[in-house]
Amino acid sequence: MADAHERILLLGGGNMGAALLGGWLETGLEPSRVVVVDPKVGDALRPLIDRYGVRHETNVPDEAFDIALLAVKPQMMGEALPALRAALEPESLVVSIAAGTSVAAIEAILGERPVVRAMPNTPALIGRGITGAFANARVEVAGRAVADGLLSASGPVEWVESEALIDAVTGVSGSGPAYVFYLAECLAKAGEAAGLPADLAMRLARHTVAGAGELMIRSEDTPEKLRRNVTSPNGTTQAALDVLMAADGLALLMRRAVGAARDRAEALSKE
Ligand SMILES: NC(=O)C1=CN([C@@H]2O[C@H](COP(=O)(O)OP(=O)(O)OC[C@H]3O[C@@H](n4cnc5c(N)ncnc54)[C@H](OP(=O)(O)O)[C@@H]3O)[C@@H](O)[C@H]2O)C=CC1
Ligand SMILES: O=C(O)[C@@H]1CCC=N1
Repeated sequence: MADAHERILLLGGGNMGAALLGGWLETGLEPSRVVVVDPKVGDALRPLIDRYGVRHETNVPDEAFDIALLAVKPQMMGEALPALRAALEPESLVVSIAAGTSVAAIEAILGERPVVRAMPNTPALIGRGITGAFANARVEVAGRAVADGLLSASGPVEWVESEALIDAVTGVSGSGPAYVFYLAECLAKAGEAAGLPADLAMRLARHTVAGAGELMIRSEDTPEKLRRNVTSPNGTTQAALDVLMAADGLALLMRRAVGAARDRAEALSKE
């Protein structure tokens, strides 16, 4: 990314916009290539402006950009996008990370153009995210490579060839960190119920979730194999898993949860 030259407009410098920007800057993107447009400088953006001197504007400047990365809430798209029209050339690339905002909805405002719909997640904040991405037919090989370079600053990028799959990606990895944090919350509460002091239960839960995640990434083994490694025959883990797996309880709950997130992404695209 360090030797690229495209000028980038980042629309929305909130949690995800700033997380992506932080990844670009840490991996060597020249700060003068980026302008962040956001009505305010929030807590996530402030340290990046202070450290790298990134330019911030409250409105889209009267300049041309090669790439616009859209990181505003889906509900803000209709209001925010028209201001971009004058800043984009017909061949400028638009990369949107908004959940449930279709390529068609973006093109309806910005005209037919190369558009990438991407779904990152919040571990991008520490360079440990994963992103699903879809490119419309107007994105050429070079444009896909540019988008891939920007998105991969925060972790691996998985390209899908059907736009509908981005809603499923949202259900698994976009929203997924929240499920894992909730699992840690539940584990800590269960530890308290089992007699542990609250702060100790929380430390045990946090480190268990983090350590298991790290082991899963570093190991060649599947999650199933790693689970079996913990599970002694007729031991304590088996007793707990018998509860979680009874009538496929957790598996069915997870399927419903991911389906609900995917359905909500689909519904957002119609609002
Ligand atoms: N959070 C997550 O885990 C993920 C989020 N996403 C997607 O990322 C997008 C951003 O989410 P997130 O970062 O969490 O949201 P935030 O609310 O943290 O960030 C959005 C930012 O855009 C600003 N904004 C509002 N209106 C405009 C405008 N007209 N022009 C420019 N900026 C504007 C907001 O300002 P103000 O607060 O003043 O309104 C805010 O700073 C969403 O579309 C979401 O679907 C994708 C993957 C994961
Ligand atoms: O909850 C949301 O709508 C956004 C999209 C994926 C994660 N957060």
